[in-house]
Amino acid sequence: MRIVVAADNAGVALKDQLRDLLLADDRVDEVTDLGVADGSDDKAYPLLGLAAAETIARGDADRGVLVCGTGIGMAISANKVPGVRATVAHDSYSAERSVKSNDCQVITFGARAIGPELAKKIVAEWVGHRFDPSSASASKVAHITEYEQAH
Ligand SMILES: O=C[C@H](O)[C@H](O)COP(=O)(O)O
Repeated sequence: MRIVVAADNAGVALKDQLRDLLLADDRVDEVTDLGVADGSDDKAYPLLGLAAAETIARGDADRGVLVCGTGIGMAISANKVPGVRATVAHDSYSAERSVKSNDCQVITFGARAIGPELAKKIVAEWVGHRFDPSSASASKVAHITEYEQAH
């Protein structure tokens, strides 16, 4: 699994912790960090979220972990990239269903809304979840893809 990570300056400290967790995870083959590098970089969250989602859309990463103040702006931004599905998920069940129900490639966190230990636990679980294309959820997700392709 290749994972792209990114955060704005509100999320950089949590992003760095999640990146380091992923780098130490044997299930993860590659981690690409798109920044920001530190809190002095005030690049706006959509620029980072869109760049991360485009990395996935062009096939250079399988999944993304994005962090901003709430996780909301990163999710909205990533969802603008065709083929990418993203959501904020601050609980274990939602994170699991984001993969198994919605085939989301991207999970987002709000560093101002969740503690680092809970975010790390959710990410560690999330890496282990897989979407089943033969499940009943697949035809539901297909409606989203069909809409994207028609518009
Ligand atoms: O969703 C947006 C993020 O929370 C961002 O980190 C902060 O955005 P703001 O400065 O517009 O509140």
